[in-house]
Amino acid sequence: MDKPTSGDFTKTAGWMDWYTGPSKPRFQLPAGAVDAHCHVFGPGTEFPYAPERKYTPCDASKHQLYALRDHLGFARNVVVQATCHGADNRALVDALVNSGGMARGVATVKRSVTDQEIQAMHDAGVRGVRFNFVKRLVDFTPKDELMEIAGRIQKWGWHVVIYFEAVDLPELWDFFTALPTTVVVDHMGRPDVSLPVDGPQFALFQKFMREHSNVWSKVSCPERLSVTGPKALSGEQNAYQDVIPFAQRIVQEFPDRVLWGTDWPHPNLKDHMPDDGLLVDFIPHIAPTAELQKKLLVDNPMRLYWPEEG
Ligand SMILES: O=C(O)c1cc(C(=O)O)oc(=O)c1
Repeated sequence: MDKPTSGDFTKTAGWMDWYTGPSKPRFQLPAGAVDAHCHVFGPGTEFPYAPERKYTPCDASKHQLYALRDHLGFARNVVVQATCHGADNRALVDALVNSGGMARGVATVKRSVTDQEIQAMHDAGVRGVRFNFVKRLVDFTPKDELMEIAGRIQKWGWHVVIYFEAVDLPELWDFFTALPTTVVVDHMGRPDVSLPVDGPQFALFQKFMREHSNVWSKVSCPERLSVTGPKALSGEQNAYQDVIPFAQRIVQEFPDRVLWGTDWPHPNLKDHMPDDGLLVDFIPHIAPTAELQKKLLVDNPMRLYWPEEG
């Protein structure tokens, strides 16, 4: 693969670039597998980063994303608007319309978005909006504004993707459970995996999914959640052991409402940048049977993002 660039922008101090030369996964993905959480960054010279961004990344173009898709053995992508692009969805839309129909997307919009703009994004392949509650990534948006957006996008059959920290779930509960659409949680709601999997924090997340059949979860980002590793580097086939019980629990209890994605190009990692091939090798640890793997990687993302093919 190419090397990451950064154009005219200066990357945030300590920024970790995505991993070049990922290994070929040993785990053979099922035919038609979808990488249901990944991003494009810029390139900044073509699609400038948003003035209100909280970080400046290296570039990560659609060409580089689709090269990774082919290398790892995925068939399709769901590209999620990254916060460094704010509510300017041009880089996302450009990636979608240049995917030959093999990518769909999740946008970020403001209350001022028009129906025509929503329709144009829909035509490009957008199927959801992302609401972000992680304080280091975004400024606060009032909940009534988000609820209004959720109400409007229903007309297009879109869903809402939510990103939050586990400690904030109690405070966000009433808002999340009032959302009228399918709701997809990014990265399992970021559990603290140093706490017991049977403890109150993760129990609340399971209750959230159990009591609300419209709630789905991405069982992604072990590299972000892991405290003790080992890291997905240097051929490690047993990476992120501490995350496995959490992700496996969700896959087993809610096999029809889970998604998986690489999270490439892995914004804001501080410790190490994983080898994406080894991240794919993590999947059978959390979805141990062929049946669970097919639901996680093919059936569920296809039902949510390409329902017309079902
Ligand atoms: O934890 C993060 O830093 C992070 C950031 C973003 C984004 O900036 O959009 O997306 C993610 O999925 C994860």
